[in-house]
Amino acid sequence: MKIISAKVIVTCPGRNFVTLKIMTDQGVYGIGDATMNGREKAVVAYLEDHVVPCLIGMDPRRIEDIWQYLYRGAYWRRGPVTMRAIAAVDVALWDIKAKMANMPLYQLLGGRSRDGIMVYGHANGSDIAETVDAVGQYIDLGYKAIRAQTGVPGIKDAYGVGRGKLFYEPADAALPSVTGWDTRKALNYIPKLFETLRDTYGFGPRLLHDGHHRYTPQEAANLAKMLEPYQLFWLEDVTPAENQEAFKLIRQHSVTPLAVGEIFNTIWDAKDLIQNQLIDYIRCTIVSAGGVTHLRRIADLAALYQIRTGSHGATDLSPVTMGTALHFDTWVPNFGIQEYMRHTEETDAVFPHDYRFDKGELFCGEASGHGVDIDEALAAKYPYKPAYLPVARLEDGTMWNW
Ligand SMILES: O=C(O)C(=O)C[C@H](O)[C@H](O)CO
Ligand SMILES: [Mg+2]
Repeated sequence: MKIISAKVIVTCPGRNFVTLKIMTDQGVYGIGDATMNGREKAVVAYLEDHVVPCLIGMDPRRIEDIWQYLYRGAYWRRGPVTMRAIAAVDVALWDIKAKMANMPLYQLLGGRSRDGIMVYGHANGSDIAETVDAVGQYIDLGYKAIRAQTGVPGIKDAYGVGRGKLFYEPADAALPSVTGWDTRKALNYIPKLFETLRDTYGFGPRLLHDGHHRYTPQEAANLAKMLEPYQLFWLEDVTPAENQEAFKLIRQHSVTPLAVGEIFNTIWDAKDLIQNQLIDYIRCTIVSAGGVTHLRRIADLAALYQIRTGSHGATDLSPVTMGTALHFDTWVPNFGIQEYMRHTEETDAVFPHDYRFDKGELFCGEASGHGVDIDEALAAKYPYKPAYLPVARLEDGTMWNW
């Protein structure tokens, strides 16, 4: 069996997605996601110029060997571009293997560990009252877990807020828009949000919050400690993870569960945090962390320390990543939760899929492969549009972490 061709498809049905389609001499094809929000074309070039030519003639059944070829063979290892390109190939090859075996992907991974995949949705509002109302709407929709982000008085476009209470789409401009940040204001406001949420809805709903890399280690520890009475499911990316020692400080001061990993690319990014038990959830997902082959290794390492998964599932990851993640979640023994921001109708039409939502859970389908396809004719109607994530600046103009 041989790979005879591979093509990279860029489409923008509301937002940009990069998809790799690998064709074989037996007529079976596989699809992988290679989307990197705001840097899409870097991955397109990496795939088209440096990966696709090497794939032609290879045996698509040799998933592990092709993974090692692309990782070790490139010499320049790791990084978001390389690992997304590897992920796209890996997912397309797992799709092919599962189709050849006439099985849904989760069966190939080891079979079902659970029936439904608990997801969390994104509630937001311009202030506490609006956010509390949005959380209520999610509860009414059947969600068991909800991420709550609020606008903060005095902060221009605080992270996680905008475009209606149930949707949030940050990559909104042809050049990065400028948002604001002020930790002192956030620390005075965010605990009140969670106090109000618990007063209003009790302790039944699982509540999550994303710090989006904004706090210093001391500020992060302070926030985690202040949020303790409200029993969060997790506090995410509360401080940047380049310096992982910082998480020790947070841990010393709080038992609020910590989650991190959406910008990690390999097990090497996660290893120390996992082995030192400084986090509770590892949030790497298929597209950013080298596909199914590599994510499985990260999850297995995490399992040794009772750390659970919490796949990133923002809308900048295509339905191909979502579908594949759901097969992974259906199998992985140490599953925690899956993020779920719903894609637009246009996106869902370009990527026909068989996963479905019901009462706070997603369910992967039983079609062979990962269950997601691409309608190329429809995709061609939505050409690439430059769209960037915002940047963040402090009040005095200093650049901060977005
Ligand atoms: O979904 C999340 O938790 C995010 O933090 C979303 C990210 O900002 C987004 O995926 C960046 O592209
Ligand atoms: Mg996040």
